[in-house]
Amino acid sequence: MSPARGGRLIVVSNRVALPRQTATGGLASAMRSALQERGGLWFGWSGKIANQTAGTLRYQQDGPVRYATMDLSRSDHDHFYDGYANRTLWPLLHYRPDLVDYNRGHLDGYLRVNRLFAERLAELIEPDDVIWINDYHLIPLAAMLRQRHIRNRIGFFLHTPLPADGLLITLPRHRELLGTLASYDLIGLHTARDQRSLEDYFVHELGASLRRGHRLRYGDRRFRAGVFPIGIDTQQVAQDAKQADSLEEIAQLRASLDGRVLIIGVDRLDYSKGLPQRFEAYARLLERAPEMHRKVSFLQIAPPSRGTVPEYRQIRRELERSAGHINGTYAAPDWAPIRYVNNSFPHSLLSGYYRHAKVGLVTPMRDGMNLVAKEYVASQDPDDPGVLVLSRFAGAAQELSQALLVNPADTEEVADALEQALSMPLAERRRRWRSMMDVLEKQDITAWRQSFLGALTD
Ligand SMILES: O=P(O)(O)OC[C@H]1O[C@H](O[C@H]2O[C@H](CO)[C@@H](O)[C@H](O)[C@H]2O)[C@H](O)[C@@H](O)[C@@H]1O
Ligand SMILES: O=c1ccn([C@@H]2O[C@H](COP(=O)(O)OP(=O)(O)O)[C@@H](O)[C@H]2O)c(=O)[nH]1
Repeated sequence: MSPARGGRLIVVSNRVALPRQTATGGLASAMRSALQERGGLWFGWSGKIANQTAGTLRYQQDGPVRYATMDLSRSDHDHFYDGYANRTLWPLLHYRPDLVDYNRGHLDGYLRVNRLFAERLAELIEPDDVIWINDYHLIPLAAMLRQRHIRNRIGFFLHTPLPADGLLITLPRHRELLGTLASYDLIGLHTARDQRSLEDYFVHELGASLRRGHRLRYGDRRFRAGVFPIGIDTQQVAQDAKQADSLEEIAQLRASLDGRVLIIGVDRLDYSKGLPQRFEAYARLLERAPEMHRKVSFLQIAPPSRGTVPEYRQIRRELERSAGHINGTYAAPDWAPIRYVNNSFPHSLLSGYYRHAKVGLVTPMRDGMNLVAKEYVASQDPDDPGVLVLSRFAGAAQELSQALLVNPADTEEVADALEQALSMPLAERRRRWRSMMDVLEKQDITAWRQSFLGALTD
């Protein structure tokens, strides 16, 4: 269905993948694919820090996508993005109340930036536009737009998990914040569990009523919660992976492996991704299977993320120690068991790396979806596919049931899965891969965009 019945699509997110930028982060990768096909306006933070938050919009055009972005001052960035979004909401949404750092200054900064977004956005909105707001950085934005008399259809998609109401109520002043979700017409979530959490919270904590079809009524607002698992551009990733074979970097990787089997992990350097536990599981494999020594190599790509937040600096230090310890314990003059790389790579190259890896190791402690798991599968050679080892606590596990599903906290179980993956017969690999690829072909990024916008404009 055409979203705006003739109107424009306006996508709003804190993180915007500007033209010619590597989008390390699922939201930016996915929205870029969704918008490039459909066209529209993408509104958000420029990724730049300025002397002050002037609220001036900078416009750029890339094919059918027009970008409108603004800089933030250091103080706004620190309170809004580092502070409330990434030190309060992110740990809460990823089931880490122990890491939640709540402070009034952060909340004030968060509300200030949301108000500024609302002011600037309201000036751009035309009556037929459909507005699609993304993620926990911008929860109160629709309520602020409604205060400015914006009556358009407004949808919200939460890219992270949503924990149960028992955890949500630990957030100070949770009603004031989460209650504003009722200002949207549609709230999209990755999984049925997240949808249940939202409904339980509204019903049990806010006294909303729930009707058939996941329709909620709260005060004078009526809205709906829907499950829309995000996909990838499956055909494009498969094609990129095949073509990557001719890239110099892939030839270099292959030469460096010298016949060894590659295990790959690709994650932003985030405590939610379960990297220390993953390293430990790999070390456990080396400890109990000496016959694997010199035969495997684990490449962990982990571009630094949110590096000014203390918890992220801490995890970085921890992983450096752990990688050093594993190599120190098991390496030989001609073999390093782990290659730990703190750089980001473009999609076209990553897909080649995925294709060359016999095992994709994706073991977050919690993850909204995890697009890397999907990209790994889509990059495989159909004749000789690798095996995906996947955390049960990634949204992707709901669709990719033919992966080897593990509890990432159980390092023995992850080591078992690695052994199973490394020795899996070709027929079983092909069967599992085909079944996962069927899902990815059907529920790709286009299907995601169409189903969300279809439900929003219905
Ligand atoms: O913008 P950053 O602070 O650099 O962080 C990157 C993004 O991380 C999160 O991504 C989520 O969205 C993915 C796509 O739906 C999903 O697969 C993944 O599980 C999520 O973690 C965050 O939610 C985004 O807002 C960030 O842009
Ligand atoms: O060096 C890198 C590392 C990651 N990514 C991309 O960043 C996204 C990560 O998304 P995911 O949903 O797995 O996790 P998030 O980072 O959003 O939590 C995927 O599309 C990756 O291909 C990338 O382009 N280059």
